[in-house]
Amino acid sequence: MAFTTIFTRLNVLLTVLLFNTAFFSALFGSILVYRLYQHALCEFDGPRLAAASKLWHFGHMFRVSNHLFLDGLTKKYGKIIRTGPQELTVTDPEVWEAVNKPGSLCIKSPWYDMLWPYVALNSIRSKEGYATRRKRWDDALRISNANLADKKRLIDSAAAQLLRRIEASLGQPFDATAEFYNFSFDLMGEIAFGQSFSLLDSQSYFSQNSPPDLISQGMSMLRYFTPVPWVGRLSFFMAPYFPIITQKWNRALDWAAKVCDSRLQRGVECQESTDAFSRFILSAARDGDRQSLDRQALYGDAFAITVAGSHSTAATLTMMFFELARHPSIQLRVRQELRIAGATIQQSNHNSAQEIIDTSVFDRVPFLDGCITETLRLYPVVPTGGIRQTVNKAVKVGDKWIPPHTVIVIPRWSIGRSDYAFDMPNDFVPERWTVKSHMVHDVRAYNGFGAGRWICPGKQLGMMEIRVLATMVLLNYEFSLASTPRNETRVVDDFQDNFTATPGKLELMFKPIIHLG
Ligand code: HEM
Repeated sequence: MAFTTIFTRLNVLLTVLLFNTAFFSALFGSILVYRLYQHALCEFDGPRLAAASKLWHFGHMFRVSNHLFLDGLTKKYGKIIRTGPQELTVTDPEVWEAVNKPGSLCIKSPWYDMLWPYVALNSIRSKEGYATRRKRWDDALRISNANLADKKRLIDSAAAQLLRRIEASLGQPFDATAEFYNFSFDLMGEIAFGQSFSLLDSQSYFSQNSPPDLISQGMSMLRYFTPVPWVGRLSFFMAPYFPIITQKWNRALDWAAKVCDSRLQRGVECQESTDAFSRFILSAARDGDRQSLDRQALYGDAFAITVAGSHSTAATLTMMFFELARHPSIQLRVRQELRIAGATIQQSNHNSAQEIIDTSVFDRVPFLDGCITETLRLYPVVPTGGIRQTVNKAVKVGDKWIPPHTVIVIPRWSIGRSDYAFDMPNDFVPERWTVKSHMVHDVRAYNGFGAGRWICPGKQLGMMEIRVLATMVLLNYEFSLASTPRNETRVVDDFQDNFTATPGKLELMFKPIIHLG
């Protein structure tokens, strides 16, 4: 009797198993056949397995950073590659105009849902709700005549602190990557939240669990999740059951939420003119814009501004100083240009640095600006991110039509280094942006701050931070690469594409410039 029952149950189990195997094989088999032979993207070349599933791309992220992986594919397959069942990677410079211009129907891709339940400015995917919030942030972050002095004072004072750190390091290698992160993080804290994190005050360098480290660790998760945002979303959803997978990400988000809470607790009325958050909140409250004042929206914005306002500037400074350190003649030319432009220094007291550099100097330093642009061309702060998608209409790029509902990946890293757009594409040649413009064949291939609707709202601010710090350092010190192990290439070898760029460690040796008279 018992034997018959077991036998019957086994039979039922086998039948269910057989039925499921048949059902799922047919389902996945037909999906596979459709993706490989019937899909609208079949006309585009690319790796066969990429067309079958994004898991193929995901697998590669465990051994190579996405910017190099996509660069390899670009070299092999050309300007438009099928990198997923429903995804194209496009390196034709025309693509930016097609997806970003004001009338374009393209929206941000599902990647931007990664922050959910937070809804940051940059994670609003469609036009609805974006324009008003964007205008508020533009106003809050803008450098205007009214707040120029405030912003300049903060930047000068952070730059002066960094100079003191350099002074203290003389004779030994200076961890430039860590210190540029400290610099931009302290500034971002002051400018965005009216709160310094005092990283440049403290004795510790870029220590474990310091805010920049916390945020970098959180962002490092995006290295794996960017090609497959649904794996990211699934992992975040499962976080309560498997906290280990996403804990770095969640710690970074929690940190930004706490900074936001602390800003709100301090009240915003008294600091109207100084920090961006208070200006944003006051303007939203004045207009009764409840959507912008929603706590999940504010937490999202706090995280976005923290990352965008610090990592971008820090990465640009690191890579620019790396290039200037290994090209002493270029370093000398920038220094000479600054002197001719009238930039002067006050040696005795770096605290009063706000008197040192008059911002009008920056109208007369095209070569310094060329160095910044050249750095962003070679080492974009968003190397492959900024993913878009078409909606219900095809979009033309070059002579190709990108079908509706296609995800479009646009790797700045590869476009910026393309030989059809630039002469000597892998070399650092700032003159191509000044007197050697013939070395730029297609200026659209440069996209350092984004363009169109989603152009960076912190562009002016970021530029000012870099110009001020670079000027103060260049006028006070000569610098070269420290001769520590791997230091010649480590900053590039360890460069990671975590949506924002994370450069490797760079150590510099500084030597004071003696000023006569
Ligand atoms: C050298 C400095 C900087 C560079 C190179 C840079 C670059 C960029 C780029 C390329 C994007 C577009 C990303 C995309 O397509 O999704 C972007 C967006 C953004 N940036 Fe910057 N950025 C810099 C500094 C800053 C600063 C200082 C802030 C604020 C304090 C800031 C705030 C933002 C925000 C909020 C966005 C999202 C805009 C949106 O989607 O509407 N950035 N930035």
